[in-house]
Amino acid sequence: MSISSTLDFDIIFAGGGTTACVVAGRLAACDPSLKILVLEAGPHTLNEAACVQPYLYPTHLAPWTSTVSFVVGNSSPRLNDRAPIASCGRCVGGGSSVNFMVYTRAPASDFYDWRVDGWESENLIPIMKKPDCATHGYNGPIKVSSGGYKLNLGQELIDVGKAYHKRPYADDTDDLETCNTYSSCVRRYIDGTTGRRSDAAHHYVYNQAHNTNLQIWAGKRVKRVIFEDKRAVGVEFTSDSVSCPGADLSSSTVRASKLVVVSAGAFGSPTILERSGIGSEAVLKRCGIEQLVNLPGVGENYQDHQGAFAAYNVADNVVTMDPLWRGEESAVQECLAQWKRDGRGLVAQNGGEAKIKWRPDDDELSAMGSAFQPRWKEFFQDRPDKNSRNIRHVCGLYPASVGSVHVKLEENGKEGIDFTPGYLDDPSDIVPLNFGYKKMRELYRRMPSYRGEIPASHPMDLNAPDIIYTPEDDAAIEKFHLQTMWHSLVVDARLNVYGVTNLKVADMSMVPKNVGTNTYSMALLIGEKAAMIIAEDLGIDFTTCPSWWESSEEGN
Ligand SMILES: Cc1cc2nc3c(=O)[nH]c(=O)nc-3n(C[C@H](O)[C@H](O)[C@H](O)COP(=O)(O)OP(=O)(O)OC[C@H]3O[C@@H](n4cnc5c(N)ncnc54)[C@H](O)[C@@H]3O)c2cc1C
Repeated sequence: MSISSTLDFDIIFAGGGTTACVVAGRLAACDPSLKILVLEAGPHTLNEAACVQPYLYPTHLAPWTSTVSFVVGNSSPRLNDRAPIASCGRCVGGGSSVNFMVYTRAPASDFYDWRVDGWESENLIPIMKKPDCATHGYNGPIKVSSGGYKLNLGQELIDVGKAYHKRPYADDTDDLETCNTYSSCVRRYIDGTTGRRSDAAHHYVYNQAHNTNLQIWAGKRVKRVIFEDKRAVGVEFTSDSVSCPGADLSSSTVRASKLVVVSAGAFGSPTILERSGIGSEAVLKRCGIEQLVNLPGVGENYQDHQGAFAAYNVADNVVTMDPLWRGEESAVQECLAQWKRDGRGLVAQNGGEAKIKWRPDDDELSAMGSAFQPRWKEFFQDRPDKNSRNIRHVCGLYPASVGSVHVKLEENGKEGIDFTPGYLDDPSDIVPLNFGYKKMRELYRRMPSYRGEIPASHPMDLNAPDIIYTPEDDAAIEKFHLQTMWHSLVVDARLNVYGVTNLKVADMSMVPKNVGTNTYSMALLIGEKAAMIIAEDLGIDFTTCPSWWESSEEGN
């Protein structure tokens, strides 16, 4: 199909989330004459309170949200026939504009496990430092700090962790090596001066509003990439029916002379590729899509982080985020006034204070039983930087189970998503989650401020016996507590989609294997690496890229 549109760009991004903002912003700064278009299905986020005031992050998960998509998975007998729901950002800035601002980084061995040339940890460490403006970085656009207020509950968890769980404390567990130690959450994606969220939208693209060659069109949903022969030359898009209710939903096209970058996240990217005719024969045939390239890996290998929370009450005198999250007017007004004054206080907080990337010791390993031993030996034992789960909430970071994301035709003829999360399909995945859930409860109930999972409970003596679980308890834990932790081979090492030209994928959907970290740091890394690769391909001088964020007032 040839494109009739007169609108021409050099590069078009299909999706305007975290990675897209990083790549588009970096390239625009290096070569302001590049005509770049970012098409994002969700709304703009410029200076939106919910996206810049850190404490408001839970509002994005409300059922009426317009900034997050909830993707309903196929039900599974492993989950008691529940249909799990995965959420993902759906706005300019994507996940970076709605996430919980937790800062963690993957262990070095994760990158070796990928076995992709140029993506080994020693190649990536300098790139990891580019976005950050913190002890882990040089002087980049993303500001990282401990946030505006220190809650004491974190120290209680660390103290109990050291005494009861017998793990040491370390200042920095995000150095790509340190594991199995408690630490404070001294880094968050929160600007320590302004108290604002450090998202990719404000820090990479909104603060380059002076460059009219960098355009961001919100409320635009990309249907497919358009090819001439097998060269990507543009995209077809419509208005997004959620972002633009009542809008004309007819299709428009735009042309890209140099490159199309699919950057629509774990759910958006595989489905755009499939709608464009790139994917497995079976899936495309089912949906009546003409095949351009037979690429069976599209939409396969979906991996997620799985977790469980255990909520507990605390003593009345303990400062928590609850008054703000309950919307208590006087508390909100008081905290907002402080935040506007000096960027500090609870508004500049996310409530997460302490963590451990936990590896089981011999006793714990043997208590976990035989089901987990093969997985431990094969994957964890010889990689001392890998943790089998995180505790703040319990989070299994390297599940063996994998799922898939494909397009499908609904009974009414409309297009839908065939999402098979695969959670717990491999029985070894439940073992560390179950064990970690119990350990988390033991830790919490030994904290001095703990007031029980029910109000009548009281703080526990450090030497109190552990809770005894029956097989029925275990079954209940497996079936009711698991949920996604918001974190998905189709491209070569330079992010080119196999079988076509001028088309790259840059976002978390291209990660070949799961990573032991909250994934914003990975999306930033992929964005910076992708920008370098594209600059090289296009002959753009990347070495003299200006620090645009230092001179910009807008959107910082
Ligand atoms: C609720 C939540 C909490 C999280 N908490 C943390 C945390 O505390 N710390 C951390 O490190 N990580 C966290 N993450 C994960 C992290 O934010 C994401 O992994 C990361 O942002 C993903 O980046 P991405 O570029 O791959 O995709 P995204 O940022 O999701 O961007 C994809 C974008 O593409 C758009 N899109 C999709 N389809 C189309 C289409 N057809 N046309 C146009 N646009 C389209 C979407 O609307 C979206 O904006 C969280 C994620 C969520 C959802």
